Amino acid sequence: MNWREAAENIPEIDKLAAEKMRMHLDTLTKPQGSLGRLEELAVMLAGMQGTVQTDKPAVLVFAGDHGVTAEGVSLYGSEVTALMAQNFVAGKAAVNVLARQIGADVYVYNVGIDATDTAAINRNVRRGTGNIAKEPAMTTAEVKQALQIGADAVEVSKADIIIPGDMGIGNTTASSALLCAYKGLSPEAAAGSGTGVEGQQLKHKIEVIGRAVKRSDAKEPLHILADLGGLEIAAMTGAMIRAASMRKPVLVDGFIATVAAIAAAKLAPGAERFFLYGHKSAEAGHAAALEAAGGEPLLDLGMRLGEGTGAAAAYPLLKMAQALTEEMATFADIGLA
Ligand SMILES: O=C(O)c1ccc[n+]([C@@H]2O[C@H](COP(=O)([O-])O)[C@@H](O)[C@H]2O)c1
Ligand SMILES: Cc1cc2nc[nH]c2cc1C
Repeated sequence: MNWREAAENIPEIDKLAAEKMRMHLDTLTKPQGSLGRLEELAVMLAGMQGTVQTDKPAVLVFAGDHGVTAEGVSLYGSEVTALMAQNFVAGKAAVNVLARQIGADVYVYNVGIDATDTAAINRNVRRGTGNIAKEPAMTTAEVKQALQIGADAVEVSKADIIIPGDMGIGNTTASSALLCAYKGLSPEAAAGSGTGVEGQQLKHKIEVIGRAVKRSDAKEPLHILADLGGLEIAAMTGAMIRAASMRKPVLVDGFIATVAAIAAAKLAPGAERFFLYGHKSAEAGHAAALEAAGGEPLLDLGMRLGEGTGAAAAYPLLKMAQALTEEMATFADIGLA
């Protein structure tokens, strides 16, 4: 389905299924509400899906490069994006290890890597974005292409829980710029260390984000994403929109994924009803991004890797929530009705 059609067809939460789940939880052998957020998760999943179904998670990793790396905003060079894409395909990156632990399939998409050849699924829209400090990241035609790649990836996965992941040297700069444009944050509040920039280099990064935001005159959500975003960020956004339209819960990862979720909710109002937030990243701007998105992270492990790792770490909580609803005895079962 076209991503735009999906965006215009975001379903409501199934309030009846959610209410039924809350009542069912109150019949189980525990003081009411004593399983805390695990109960909340079961209710939320029921509202999203109708029935709670967590058996088939998939990690969709989207990789793309960023022209803004020319400004010296990352500790690493763009060549690392292609190298890490190879690493994902080889099954050797952190997200592959975590995905194996949770039984998730991993799909690796090259949406914008600046290299001629990668082993990833080749959906390259262009070899890296424009330098957002000086020019638009991409055209609206290109951003639409990236959104559609993400949307299609959800359908291909046939998964019931979608974990979008990102890989892109320079993408915390683009994500911070998007956060400023979408939510009116200052570059200081939206910026963070990314791969580890500190001190004078972090000050410089904040200044670059400010230049990009000042340069952009974009007002529409799609135009903002094209002007300041990234190809992998747009693909994640498309995946989140398509997942929401199919009532599939999205387990949102860290800073970049949360900004993609904000973009998804702008492009497809109501999509946020299907988003769960896996963790609070150590990236400085993530707390502000979560607040802007209205997200309550499940974990806070000091992670700041991306790739979908923080969301993958949180996934077992969803599985536990489902198992509790299916396997616990009721008070009637134990003769205490
Ligand atoms: O997900 C996060 O919260 C997160 C926080 C900091 C860095 N990252 C990852 O690091 C890369 C971007 O960092 P940088 O410094 O190059 O902008 C990119 O590949 C992201 O997946 C990810
Ligand atoms: C090595 C490396 C792995 C990553 N995974 C996601 N972002 C990354 C950035 C770097 C630098």
